[in-house]
Amino acid sequence: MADAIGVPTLTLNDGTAFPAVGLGTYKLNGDDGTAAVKGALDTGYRLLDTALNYENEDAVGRAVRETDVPRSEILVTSKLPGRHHGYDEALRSFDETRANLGLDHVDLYLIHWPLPRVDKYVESFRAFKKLQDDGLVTSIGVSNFTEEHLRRVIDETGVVPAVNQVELHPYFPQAALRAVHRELGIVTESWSPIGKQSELLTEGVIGDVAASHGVTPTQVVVRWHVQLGAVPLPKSADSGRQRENLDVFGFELADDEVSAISGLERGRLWGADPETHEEF
Ligand SMILES: NC(=O)C1=CN([C@@H]2O[C@H](COP(=O)(O)OP(=O)(O)OC[C@H]3O[C@@H](n4cnc5c(N)ncnc54)[C@H](OP(=O)(O)O)[C@@H]3O)[C@@H](O)[C@H]2O)C=CC1
Ligand SMILES: O=C(O)C(=O)[C@@H](O)[C@H](O)C(=O)CO
Repeated sequence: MADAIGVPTLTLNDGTAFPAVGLGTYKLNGDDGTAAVKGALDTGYRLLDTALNYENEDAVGRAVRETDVPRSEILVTSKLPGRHHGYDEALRSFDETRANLGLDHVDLYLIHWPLPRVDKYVESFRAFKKLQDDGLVTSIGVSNFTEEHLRRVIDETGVVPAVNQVELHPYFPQAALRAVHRELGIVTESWSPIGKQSELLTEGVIGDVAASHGVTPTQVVVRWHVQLGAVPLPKSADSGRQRENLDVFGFELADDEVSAISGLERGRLWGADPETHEEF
């Protein structure tokens, strides 16, 4: 078996060492999903991203329990679904997540979407603080939050989320929100980081940069996230592509290459606006 790739870490605002690249697991379900996640752990992935709504917490948890990689080296993320917003509801939903995973604790727990029209994300985050105080969750954060949602959570709970996981790729670089994260001490995670089967990977500028570094277009895009200071979560079911996506620590993009890739900006890929997205 090829050597595992060593992944550098960032530090979250609660002191947690956090891998610079993680594995997206949406659609990695059942036995095949478990095998794919175990393969990813063998390759060197240490940060896993699942959610109750992916219906694969069981598959991900089984991989974590069965792998030879020590539990203490793995960070498991899961997310609270929209239908479970609210203080008591969030605590119950977390119990379901922990049972699905078959793990004692979760490393990072996120509110999946803010659902501002439901207006229960603040009380949900208060429940997250209790879970953290009880030692059941190491780090607490959010996903798909805007600046307004972030500032309200911080004002009303006194707790700064460790992470905000948002749509981020060269078509949607999110410069303004990343600046807010830097100001507040929140780590940015990137979902759909390689553009989820869009034409992103065939863009000429990305191909040119890849050729000049002798790497693949996907590696250029993953490396672009790393150099922005964002943590990408590329999903792949395939062990070769998992390795390709993680093997980005042996080259560096020049500043003008980072800027040229950010110049592909055109907006969200799938139109899911956090102000209106109704996640169940
Ligand atoms: N918080 C949120 O609201 C959201 C969170 N997410 C999280 O982010 C993760 C990643 O986002 P996702 O939407 O899956 O999209 P990605 O940008 O990670 O793209 C995944 C797609 O790219 C393919 N792929 C992976 N590696 C390569 C490669 N090297 N070359 C060519 N194709 C490749 C995969 O196919 P294959 O598997 O066959 O390799 C799959 O079709 C999710 O899995 C989930 O964990 C996603 C959406 C929303
Ligand atoms: O996290 C994902 O992968 C999603 O697709 C989310 O957008 C989430 O599952 C959802 O919004 C479902 O409606």
